[in-house]
Amino acid sequence: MSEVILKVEGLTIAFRNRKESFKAVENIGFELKKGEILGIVGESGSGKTITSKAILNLLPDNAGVTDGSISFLGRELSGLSEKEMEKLRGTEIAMIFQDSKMSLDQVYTVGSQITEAILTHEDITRDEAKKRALTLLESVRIPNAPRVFDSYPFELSGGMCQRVMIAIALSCSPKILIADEPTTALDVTVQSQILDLLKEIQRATSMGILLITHDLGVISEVADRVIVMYAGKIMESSTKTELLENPVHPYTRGLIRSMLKMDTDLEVLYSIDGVVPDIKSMPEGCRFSTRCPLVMERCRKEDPGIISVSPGHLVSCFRSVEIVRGEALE
Ligand SMILES: Nc1ncnc2c1ncn2[C@@H]1O[C@H](COP(=O)(O)OP(=O)(O)OP(=O)(O)O)[C@@H](O)[C@H]1O
Repeated sequence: MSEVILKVEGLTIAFRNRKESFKAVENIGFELKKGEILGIVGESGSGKTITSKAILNLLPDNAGVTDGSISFLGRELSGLSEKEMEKLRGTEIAMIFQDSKMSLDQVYTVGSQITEAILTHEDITRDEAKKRALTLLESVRIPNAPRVFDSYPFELSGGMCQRVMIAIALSCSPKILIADEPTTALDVTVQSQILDLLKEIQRATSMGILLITHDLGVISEVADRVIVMYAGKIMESSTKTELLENPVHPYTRGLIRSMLKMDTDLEVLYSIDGVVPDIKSMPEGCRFSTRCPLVMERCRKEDPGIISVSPGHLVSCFRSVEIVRGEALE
């Protein structure tokens, strides 16, 4: 069994203002293993980004972890000082975001930014760091790496900038890479190339990748396991193959149906009725109950909790067993 590098248990994150506080994420738990890509998928507002920010201890000032734990290689992260956390972020846990072009400094060349990143965690000469920077650019499949080394970010395409960001992230040989919507801003062909690159990196290193996306298509291309989040809770989790072949939660089934219809170019696209509830007025029982085609009275009052429908396949739905047996019709 692969080693667990990140373990999140019972994590609850709340935003507060002067008068009240609202839970943006409630009681979620998952494990990221060495050498795997764990996808977190969900619509906007489901709590994906805030979860990754909690892992990195980068929550905004008006938010905080109110319950649960996050441990990295068995070490509880909440007990670390900001200095220790900063060190961890630079060396063990790296991240890339959607807006790579904005994340790079426009006034320095790509080469000098990667070289500086290397020099912050390695005690080597500048010349050695430059050589390593060039090798890193080559390792993220950048054609004509020496030319790109001397370029400024604004001279490069979005896809190239994302490759540069990945090179910077890899410069410290992290154990975890958090990739938040890494391909959302890119066109479809470039998206595929970046996903292939992430897969290649995962195979070549023992890094665990936490891939955050609203797009189940992205998950289907590269993830090993998947967590489906909705309105701050986990609705379903399993291996990718199991999730795509035997989805159980009505929300996951809706997401898959919308993805399939998009692939077949039908004029009438399927979409899940309604919108994600507002953080300030979450439904009392199951959070998906306001949009669920299989809702029962009980769903509106009680939280379904999580049940296992097969080994490693967890679902938060009162109707799981009926759905698995094919007895619940949508
Ligand atoms: N700074 C903030 N202040 C108050 N509420 C916030 C803040 N940032 C996020 N939220 C709320 O927290 C919830 C989770 O947001 P989060 O950004 O994690 O969602 P997400 O699934 O990553 O969606 P997106 O893809 O839109 O970023 C949302 O209801 C959002 O409105």
